[in-house]
Amino acid sequence: MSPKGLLLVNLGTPDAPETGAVRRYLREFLSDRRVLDIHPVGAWLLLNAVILPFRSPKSAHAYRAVWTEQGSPLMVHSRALTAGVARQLEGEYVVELAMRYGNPSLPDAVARLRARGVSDFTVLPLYPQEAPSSSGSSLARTYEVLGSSWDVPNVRAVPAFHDHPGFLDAFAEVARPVISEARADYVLFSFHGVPERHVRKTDTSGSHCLASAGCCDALTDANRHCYRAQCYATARGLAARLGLAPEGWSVSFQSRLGRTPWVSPYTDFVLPELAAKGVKRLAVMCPSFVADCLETVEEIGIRAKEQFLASGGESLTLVPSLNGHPSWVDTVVRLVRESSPAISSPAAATAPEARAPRG
Ligand SMILES: C=CC1=C(C)c2cc3[nH]c(cc4nc(cc5[nH]c(cc1n2)c(C)c5CCC(=O)O)C(CCC(=O)O)=C4C)c(C)c3C=C
Ligand SMILES: [Fe+2]
Ligand SMILES: [Fe+2]
Repeated sequence: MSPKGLLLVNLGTPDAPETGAVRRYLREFLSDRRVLDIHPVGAWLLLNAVILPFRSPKSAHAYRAVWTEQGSPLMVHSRALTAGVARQLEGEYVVELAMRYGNPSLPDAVARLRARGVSDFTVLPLYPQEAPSSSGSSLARTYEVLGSSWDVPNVRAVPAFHDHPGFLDAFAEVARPVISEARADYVLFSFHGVPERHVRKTDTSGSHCLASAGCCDALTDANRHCYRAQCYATARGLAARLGLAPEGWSVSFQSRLGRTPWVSPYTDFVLPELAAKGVKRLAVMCPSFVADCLETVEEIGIRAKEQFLASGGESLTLVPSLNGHPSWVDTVVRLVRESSPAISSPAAATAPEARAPRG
């Protein structure tokens, strides 16, 4: 029997912390119509005349602050996760890491799996909450790559795991000792933001998302696929596991790009508000990222910390992400197995009507 293939897909990162490499990465990333969803001519002009010339050197400088001897944090942690998952799934799945942008590219990862005889694919976008610009784009590109061959394989997608107990338990396990050691008096859950228009575009009810202050307070049929509502669901699940009092935590959104409104409240607005309210020792969790990356280590661990201290706070502790933590590896294995239940016996593999006693 040919082996099953598992593709773990993350966002991607530049090959080097240098302006040229960052420019190449940003060009591919921001040319994605699910990321920059404006008129193609406007997008081309904005990208080439404004974003690439100004942002590439600035971002390269930021990447240099977090780059390790093994490479970009996102890559290092994604590889550690992949190795752990591959070890546990040996004999069941062949596992490859793919990046939506940059390397290892999706077409290359798919080609490696194909070369091993894989014709049954499972794809797991490494984003807890679903957004068109993250998991949506990863899935669309995977389908495009797999669908471009003559013999189109079976493909199964692991759904977003924003409220999966394994994900929440693993993140709480990582956070508990860090929050305790930091003697934090408040926990901020800072998620990657998205433009408000993206949330409205995915509003299947047509009238729920961002229509009222409390529209993300519970997951309902109307907002089940709303990125912001899924972020709040994650935060509630973590706050409950960490035993946080209602006045001891809140949610914010980071990493805005451009001038259009993004989902709020914004992390860089919330930080001085918390300091003004008397929060002294702040812990920040970033549960839209399963691997530490530029947006956690630099944006929160360096810049947000400076901002909070300058606003009167005493300390800001970044809670590390799941990275290659054993409980997270176990959860990914569980997510994969749950998406494709094993057939345990020939009887279970038989259709129920075929098994019905003959009369
Ligand atoms: C958590 C999921 C992510 C969503 C949703 C997302 C949307 C989104 N991002 C940008 C613009 C940028 N993001 C950048 C970095 C970055 N973004 C994510 C994840 C999500 N993005 C990650 C994991 C990273 C870190 C990558 C790394 O190498 O460590 C960047 C590049 C860095 C920079 O210049 O600041 C940009 C640009 C948009 C516009 C968007 C939704 C429309
Ligand atoms: Fe919503
Ligand atoms: Fe991003």
